[in-house]
Amino acid sequence: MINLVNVRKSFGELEVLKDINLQIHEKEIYGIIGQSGAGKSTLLRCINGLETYDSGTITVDGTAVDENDKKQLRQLRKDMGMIFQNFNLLSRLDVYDNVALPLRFWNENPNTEENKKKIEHLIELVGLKDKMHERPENLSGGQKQRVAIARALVNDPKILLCDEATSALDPRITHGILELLKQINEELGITVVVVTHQMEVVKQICQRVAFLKHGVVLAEGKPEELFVKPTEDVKKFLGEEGQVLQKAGVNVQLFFTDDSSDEPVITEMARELGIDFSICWAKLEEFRENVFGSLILNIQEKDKERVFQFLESKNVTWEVL
Ligand SMILES: Nc1ncnc2c1ncn2[C@@H]1O[C@H](COP(=O)(O)OP(=O)(O)OP(=O)(O)O)[C@@H](O)[C@H]1O
Repeated sequence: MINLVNVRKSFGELEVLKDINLQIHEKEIYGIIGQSGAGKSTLLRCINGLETYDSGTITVDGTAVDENDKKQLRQLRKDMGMIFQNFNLLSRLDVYDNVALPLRFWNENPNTEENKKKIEHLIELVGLKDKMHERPENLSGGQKQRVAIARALVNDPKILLCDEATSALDPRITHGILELLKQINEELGITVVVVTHQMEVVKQICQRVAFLKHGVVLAEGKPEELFVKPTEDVKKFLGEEGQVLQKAGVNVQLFFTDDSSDEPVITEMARELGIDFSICWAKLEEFRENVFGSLILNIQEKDKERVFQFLESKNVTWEVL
């Protein structure tokens, strides 16, 4: 649905996007994660034409995002709602009028029966029915972001772009906003692209993710796959580099996917093989509704062949470190 081919972008001497190639599919929730300055926001702004790019192509639903075709760009922008970290609500307008605003901007009459119903329905959808006529100053951060979400949906977009939408919110509120984005994706069939520096966001809702660093996509795939077997760069991002490994014996890393994470493989191995080993490092985490994990064991050299055989028989993915 969104295709980026060899996209490059510089601000003066600074090359912010270096040959980006990405394909975002229709109706998926796609994450772009990376540290501050990685080029995430620039990438998002290039997708909806708020920013120009120097070379390469970006197409949305087969239509080029081309700054020279203003009419086409305008239509494309209408198909893409956007939300931001700081909500960008108008303080002098109440919730209802903030949500109605894009209709006015696109020269539509917000006062038709159909549009009134739509605005009310969206405010209800984001859980703010009782705040319909409150001003933003009387809302919490999470509620403000809900208004921004309703506003972004009022033009029936095909795509919702979220730029650090939960970065200003505490973890509990973040969880609620992410669940709302998931609901919107599922119920309205809207493609959602989230730019974030928070791993929690990716873990909770993204079906696929791209890790961006200094304008380069370092890794792309399902979050659980990237997380369970991270590359060195992804490890650095996750703060997992430099695991302290034992020098004696053999260090084996095991990877558990959703099917195997609740099986007692380790205790079974100790019992069946009658061996001793140490657990050097472990983590078990939830991705969307699934549990994935990884574990490093230090085993004795003499036991290694039997351990490898046992792991094979249990279909556990493993590697010697
Ligand atoms: N309009 C601009 N003019 C000049 N430099 C810019 C402009 N916009 C962004 N940059 C620079 O481009 C780089 C990437 O910025 P961008 O905002 O895309 O990164 P980011 O990954 O979204 O980080 P953050 O989360 O901190 O915004 C930064 O070094 C930034 O200073």
